[in-house]
Amino acid sequence: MAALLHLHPPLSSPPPPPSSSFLSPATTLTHLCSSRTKSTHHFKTPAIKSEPLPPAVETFWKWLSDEKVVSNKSPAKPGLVQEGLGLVAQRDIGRNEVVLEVPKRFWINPDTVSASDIGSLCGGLKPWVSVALFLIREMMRDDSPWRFYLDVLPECTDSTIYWSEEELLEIQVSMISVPDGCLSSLTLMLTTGILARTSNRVPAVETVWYGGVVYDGLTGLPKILHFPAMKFDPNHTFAGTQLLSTTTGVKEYVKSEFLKVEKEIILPNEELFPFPVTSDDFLWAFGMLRSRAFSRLRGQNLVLIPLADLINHSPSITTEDYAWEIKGAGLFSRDLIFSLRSPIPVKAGEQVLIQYDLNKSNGELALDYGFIESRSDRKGYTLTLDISESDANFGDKLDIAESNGMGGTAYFDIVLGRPLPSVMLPYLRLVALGGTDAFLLESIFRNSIWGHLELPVSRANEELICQVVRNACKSALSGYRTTIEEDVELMKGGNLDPRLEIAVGIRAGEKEVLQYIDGIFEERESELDEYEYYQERRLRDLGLVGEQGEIIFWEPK
Ligand SMILES: C[S@@+](CC[C@H](N)C(=O)[O-])C[C@H]1O[C@@H](n2cnc3c(N)ncnc32)[C@H](O)[C@@H]1O
Repeated sequence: MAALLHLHPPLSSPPPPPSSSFLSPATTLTHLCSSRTKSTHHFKTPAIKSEPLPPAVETFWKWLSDEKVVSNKSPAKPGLVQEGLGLVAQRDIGRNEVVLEVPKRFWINPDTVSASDIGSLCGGLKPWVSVALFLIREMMRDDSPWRFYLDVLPECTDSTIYWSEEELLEIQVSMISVPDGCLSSLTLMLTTGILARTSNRVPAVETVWYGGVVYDGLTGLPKILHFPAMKFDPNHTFAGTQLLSTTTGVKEYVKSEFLKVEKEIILPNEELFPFPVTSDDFLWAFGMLRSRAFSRLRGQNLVLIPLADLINHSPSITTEDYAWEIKGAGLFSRDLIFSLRSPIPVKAGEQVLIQYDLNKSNGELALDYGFIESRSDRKGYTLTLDISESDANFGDKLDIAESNGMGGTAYFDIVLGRPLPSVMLPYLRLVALGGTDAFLLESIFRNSIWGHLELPVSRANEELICQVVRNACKSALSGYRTTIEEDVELMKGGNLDPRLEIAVGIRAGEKEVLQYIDGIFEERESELDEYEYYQERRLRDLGLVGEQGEIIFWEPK
């Protein structure tokens, strides 16, 4: 069960001393969060626990009843479930029946922040940063109007951003000594101009931060990081699962946002922030938003909806339809309400569940919510391809990539059992283009080059991409400390701590996808003699290839 946050004093207590923070320092936070164990495991039919509700949840429900948001006729009520808190049906609920409705005045979004005491300070902030700051401040205020809601927020989830260093070790693959400052895929890059990066291995020349963030244009929240983002030791390089890279990158990102906000807003406005705010507080708020905020609703890009955010996820609900919407409160009201429906029929006493997002990979689920699924289409791996700046044709290749909507670096999300992304092979061929094929880079081909790259260019080019990708997969696979079989054995044994279960599932899934990618390129490699390449296509187009594929030479009469 999710531990509820009880570290702040109850409403009636005197204000906390100025030195206290509502979240304990990192060590305590880590300790409290990592010691959590669940009595049962994910993927089983969610169990409803018969224990009485914690007082904070009862108070929260009473508050909502007093405010007429819910009543004893409400179809669902908070309950203790395997996933922490959840919504439990009070009576049979039909498919698409409304489970709850929450009026706008109970939402927490950037508008709520603008209308608050800190509104004038938060104007220029990213939406998530302003809401995070608001949450932290309300948490620390003794007289917050949001107290009853804040009291039911968990202290953490099983998201990897909350894992201790020790727990993260389970998704750290291995630490490899780097003999010459170069690893095989890098060496290949240097010799071939291709970098197929499958892990966060870089030449161990100096300590570098290597990472990046892709922002969601709407919410300002960072999307999953595809970059390796780790601190590299000059003598060693850490190979990690992609989830580890992403987690490290996200935590770094949150910390850097915190440092900015601390300098520009928190410290200069002591009267509004008369208590220390730590980067752990900020990470907590970030994790809450990431796991609970609804986005892409009518005009609402980032919004916390108390009560509705108690809804848990079910892997077996696969409907694409959104279970929630924002609508007008009624014919004579200009108010808006958030309305949540049950996507499937639910019996009284069962938990109401929804599908969070069918498109997220297990890595994203683990990062955002702290759980994974066993379905194979949740297993993914992001292959990063770069056009090397040291490539003699870098400028031309970049130009071609950019005119086809790509860049000098491209990320390909590969899903187990699914075909490769359609632009991956053309991009690989472009990156590998060289030698006698380089004429295709000339400007007269600029308008037609992408079409040519969609089909095999030459045997040498095709062979090179197979070698590079297979090499990169093998090198990534060799870094994992356990085999898939060992991971499967561990999972079969059952009774794993939820975080270990996530770690084992993630590393096994990544390896499966790496083997899958390797298999695809192994097959391509075996078919190299069967492909038709650019020159043959060209001859055929000119009518110079006979029916049997033989080349028809012009013979003078
Ligand atoms: C929107 S909140 C739902 C309410 C939450 N259970 C609570 O106690 O506050 C999302 C979080 O619930 C938990 N959760 C939801 N669905 C889950 C599932 N199928 N398996 C495990 N945990 C789940 C995860 O901790 C996730 O980050």
